[in-house]
Amino acid sequence: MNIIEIKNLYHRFSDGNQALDNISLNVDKGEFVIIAGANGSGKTTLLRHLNALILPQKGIVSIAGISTAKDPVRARQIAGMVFQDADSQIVGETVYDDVAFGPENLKLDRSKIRKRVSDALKAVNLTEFADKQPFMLSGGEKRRVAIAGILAMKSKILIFDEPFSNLDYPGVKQVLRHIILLHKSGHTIILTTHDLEKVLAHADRLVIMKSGKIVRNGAPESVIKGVDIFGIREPYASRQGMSLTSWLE
Ligand SMILES: Nc1ncnc2c1ncn2[C@@H]1O[C@H](COP(=O)(O)OP(=O)(O)OP(=O)(O)O)[C@@H](O)[C@H]1O
Repeated sequence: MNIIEIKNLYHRFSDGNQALDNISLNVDKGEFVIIAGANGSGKTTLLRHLNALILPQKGIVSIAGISTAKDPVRARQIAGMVFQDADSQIVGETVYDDVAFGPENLKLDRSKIRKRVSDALKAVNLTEFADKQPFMLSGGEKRRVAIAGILAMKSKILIFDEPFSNLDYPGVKQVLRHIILLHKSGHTIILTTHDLEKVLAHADRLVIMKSGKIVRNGAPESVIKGVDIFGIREPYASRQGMSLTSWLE
């Protein structure tokens, strides 16, 4: 079943920049899809459409059967996004308040909110951090707080824009482990990265964008060969003619 359907989507910024140029893409429930492409190829603009932060000027974006143009609030609840800049996503004084922000907006009762926040913090191993100030945390911990925030909304689709940027080695490991666990627990994952080496072995599909268009779309091993022409670095194993291996091992 397609949990995401994008049909003939275009987006032109007010300065005339054609950021998306006739994008069509379907994603199955539970799939792990990586979107790669050079700077400015349109990845973030596409993700912002999935999270209903941008509504289609032309074309359709449908999340679990809900058109983002018709019900952006509900679509955003289903497709939660972890932004590239973790600081920009922090809204609470404490980790607990930050994760509770979304469920509070849903006007759930107190006990339900408490349960959702504690389950979400547990899922990203941050139970002990509930009373800490989010700004005091490391980059990897801040990204995990953002993940907990969308888990507390019960989002089924998790969207990550460059989740490894500005993270040190332990930070990348933490975040990557959680993304893999969330995929295994049935979430649909959409992720952009310039660093395929770290994550491609775990994905079901690789989509390559260039100048606002999808130029390749398929199983990682079949798509990855020769991607240098799109400004993307092919993982070492693939360049050596070997199968992709997990960067975590
Ligand atoms: N607010 C904006 N106004 C005008 N043009 C924009 C705006 N945001 C993005 N663009 C342009 O739209 C195109 C696509 O940008 P987008 O951020 O989606 O690319 P990207 O693939 O995510 O890039 P990066 O890898 O650098 O994050 C680029 O040419 C960019 O300059």
